[in-house]
Amino acid sequence: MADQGKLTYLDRISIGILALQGAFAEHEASLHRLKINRQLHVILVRTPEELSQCDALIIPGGESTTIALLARLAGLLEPLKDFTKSKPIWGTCAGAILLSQSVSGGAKKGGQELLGGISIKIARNGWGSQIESFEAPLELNGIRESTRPFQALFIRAPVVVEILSFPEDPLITVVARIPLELLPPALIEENMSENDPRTVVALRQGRHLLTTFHPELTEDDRFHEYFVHSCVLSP
Ligand SMILES: NC(=O)CC[C@H](N)C(=O)O
Repeated sequence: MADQGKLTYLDRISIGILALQGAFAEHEASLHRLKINRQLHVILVRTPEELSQCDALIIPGGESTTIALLARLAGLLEPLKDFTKSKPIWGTCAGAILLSQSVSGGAKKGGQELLGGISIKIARNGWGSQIESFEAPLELNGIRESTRPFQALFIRAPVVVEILSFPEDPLITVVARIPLELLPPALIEENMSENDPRTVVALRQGRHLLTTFHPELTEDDRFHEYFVHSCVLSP
C-alpha cells in the first residue's frame, strides 16, 4: 500500500458506530469485511463511556430526530459535540443530517439537534415524498477505482442545499455528485449548473465524511475503506 508509511500513530484503531437506532448492524458488517493492515476494533456506541474509547465514529441512517432524541436521553449529545471537534465522523443519510450545521424541512417543533461538524445546510427528505427511494450509479472523486461507478441507494435521503463556507473552515471536497437529470423534478430549476450544491451526495470536510445515501446497504465497501484509510489513518 502506497501510504503505509503514514500509518504510524495508532497500532489498533477503534471505530465506533452510533447504535441507538437505524442501520448500525450493516455498517458493522461492512467494517468487518475490510482488509486493513492493523487491528480494527468495532464498538457499538450507546453510552458516553463507549464513545470515549473510539478513534472515529460512524453515524448511521435511520431517523435523525429519533437518533438525536435518543442521544440526548443517553447523555450522549454533549460528548458527541465534543467528539465532532476533535475526531473523524462519517454520517450516512440521517447521520449526514446530524453532522450538518443547519437543516431545513420537516424538523419538528423545538428544532433538531445537530452536531455541526460540516458547514452545509441540508434539507431533510429533500427528494420529496414522491421519490422515497431510488438507486443511482455515481462517479467518484478520490476514492479507489473511481472509474468504476458506485451503485448508491437513496432512502428518503436529505439534499445538500447550500455550502456554507466560512474562511476558518477546512475546505470541502466533493466526493460524489448525482447527475442533474436524476434530481427530482421539483428540485430542478432553469439554468441549474452541474455544480449546484443539490447535486452533491458525498463530501468531505477535514476529517469528516458525509454521504446522503447508504453505502452500508451494498456489498461495495469502498466508502468504508476510504473513511478508515483517508479520514482516520491519514487525515
Ligand atoms: N434513510 C435515512 O436515513 C432517512 C433519513 C430521514 N429521512 C431523516 O430525516 O432522518
